[in-house]
Amino acid sequence: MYWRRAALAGTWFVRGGSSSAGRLGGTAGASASGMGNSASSSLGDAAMAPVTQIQETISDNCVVIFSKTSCSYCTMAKKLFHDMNVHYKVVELDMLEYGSQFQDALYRMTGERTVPRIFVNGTFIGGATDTHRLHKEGKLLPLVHQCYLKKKKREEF
Ligand SMILES: N[C@@H](CCC(=O)N[C@@H](CS)C(=O)NCC(=O)O)C(=O)O
Ligand code: FES
Repeated sequence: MYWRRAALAGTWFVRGGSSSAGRLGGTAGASASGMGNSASSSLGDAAMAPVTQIQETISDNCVVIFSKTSCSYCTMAKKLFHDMNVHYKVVELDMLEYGSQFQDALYRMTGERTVPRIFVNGTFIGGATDTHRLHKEGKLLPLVHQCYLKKKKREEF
């Protein structure tokens, strides 16, 4: 039973993860993600559909990278944001018990089930190649900043 509601809101259950040792979250998750950025996440709830969990995660985080630990395209995408000093959230699908269901959900949402699948400011921007292109065109950082501004405005209320 891997999809129990976590004591802490915001946890994706990982492969074999029936206890805190098996979850991505906090410091352990951040180091597991490789680049020191955030890996804690939205609820891993059995009753909650993958699409809903993905939607929650992308609305809670300005940059979300659905990734696999074994994938160098994914590593390059993480490095791109890391080098821009942009905080990103990573979901390592190969570490999730139901990673393949999440890939199916991503397919329904984006038309591809490949990794990486990258969302900025709540919107799907593409895979690794698309994201690098956006960056080259100078369009990536503005999208991130739009999200920061939006968040800031929300906090003022
Ligand atoms: N042009 C795409 C290529 C994506 C791609 O081919 N990803 C491979 C891994 S590099 C993949 O997801 N394979 C299927 C899988 O891992 O489930 C991009 O830049 O993201
Ligand atoms: S680069 Fe080979 S799996 Fe992504």
